[in-house]
Amino acid sequence: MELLTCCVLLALGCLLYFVVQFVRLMKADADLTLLWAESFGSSPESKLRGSVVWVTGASSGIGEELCYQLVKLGASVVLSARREAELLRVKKKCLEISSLEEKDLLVIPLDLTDLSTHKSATDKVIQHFGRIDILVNNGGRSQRSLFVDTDLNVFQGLMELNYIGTVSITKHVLPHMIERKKGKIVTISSITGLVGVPLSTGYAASKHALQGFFNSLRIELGTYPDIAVINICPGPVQSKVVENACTERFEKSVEAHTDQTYKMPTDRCVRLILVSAANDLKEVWISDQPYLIIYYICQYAPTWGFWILQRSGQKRIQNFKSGIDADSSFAFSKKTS
Ligand SMILES: NC(=O)c1ccc[n+]([C@@H]2O[C@H](COP(=O)([O-])OP(=O)(O)OC[C@H]3O[C@@H](n4cnc5c(N)ncnc54)[C@H](O)[C@@H]3O)[C@@H](O)[C@H]2O)c1
Repeated sequence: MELLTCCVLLALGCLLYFVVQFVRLMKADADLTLLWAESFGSSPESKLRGSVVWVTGASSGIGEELCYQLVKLGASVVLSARREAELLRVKKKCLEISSLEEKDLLVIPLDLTDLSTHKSATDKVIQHFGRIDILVNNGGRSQRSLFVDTDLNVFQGLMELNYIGTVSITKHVLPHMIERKKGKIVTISSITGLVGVPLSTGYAASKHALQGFFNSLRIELGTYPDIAVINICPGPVQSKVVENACTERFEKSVEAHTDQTYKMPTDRCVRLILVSAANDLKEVWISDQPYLIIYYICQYAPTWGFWILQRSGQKRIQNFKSGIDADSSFAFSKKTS
């Protein structure tokens, strides 16, 4: 009888343990290496203070928030995107919220698709600061359109912006890091760089290209242990990415402002990006549930994972056609912004 009671108690204990772990997993908003680094690794405060960081796509969303968190850490920031007025707005706020001075912030308007300007932009940064410690390849654009409806130039445009533009900036900055034998190249890829997503065939292809490029480059740079190549794969995050996404034509953006509040708050995503940079993590997944768990399933049991994506993908297309944000019906709860 006593043995039976022990067995029952042990079974209940195990069940409770698995329930607790499952609930914790369902609350996780990043992969296990990143969560480990956040709890036990180096903090951005200790590692990034005083760094010179070049952020592309600094005029809104994740890039804008990156600038704010970086200046609060005491990093000098180079702000790049196409619209100078927006960059000056972000710079002004950076000065207001930090103890940095005018000389610590450099605005360099830059179009990622205008490859001929990338060398002179890089030279200007090095001339001003004498070095680039971290390049954050963040600038980019998404897509909301079905393949069958979409012009071929959308696929070209997304490749030129998200992939070639990023490779070009990296090509100019990397020799400088190699000369110093140190640096970090942080690229904001996407979970869409790991798995497919309907309505984003061209975007997913450009992010998959980035993954392949940087995963190969990292190995090529194996003889430079202090040059880190860090791929960041976020799931849905609050930003202007949907508003700015191209449609069936490259020039036409979605424009309509749909509710984004159910997505991961921008500041949480950016904090996790900075933890990844501080700890030289090679690839990180940053996403709320249920996306994160689906990506784990895709890694370990791809056929099951793609079956789930196939079913959820149809809902995504229906949402899009009825005018709400494509991902909205998968959210577990509303987030604060
Ligand atoms: N928000 C998300 O859900 C999400 C998820 C995964 C990955 N991402 C990636 O994060 C990065 C930042 O996007 P976001 O979500 O902040 O969106 P966003 O639209 O708010 O910001 C995009 C930034 O890129 C800039 N940009 C666009 N075209 C450019 C060009 N030709 N030259 C230079 N800059 C250009 C924009 O001006 C803006 O500053 C993108 O690479 C995006 O693909 C976003």
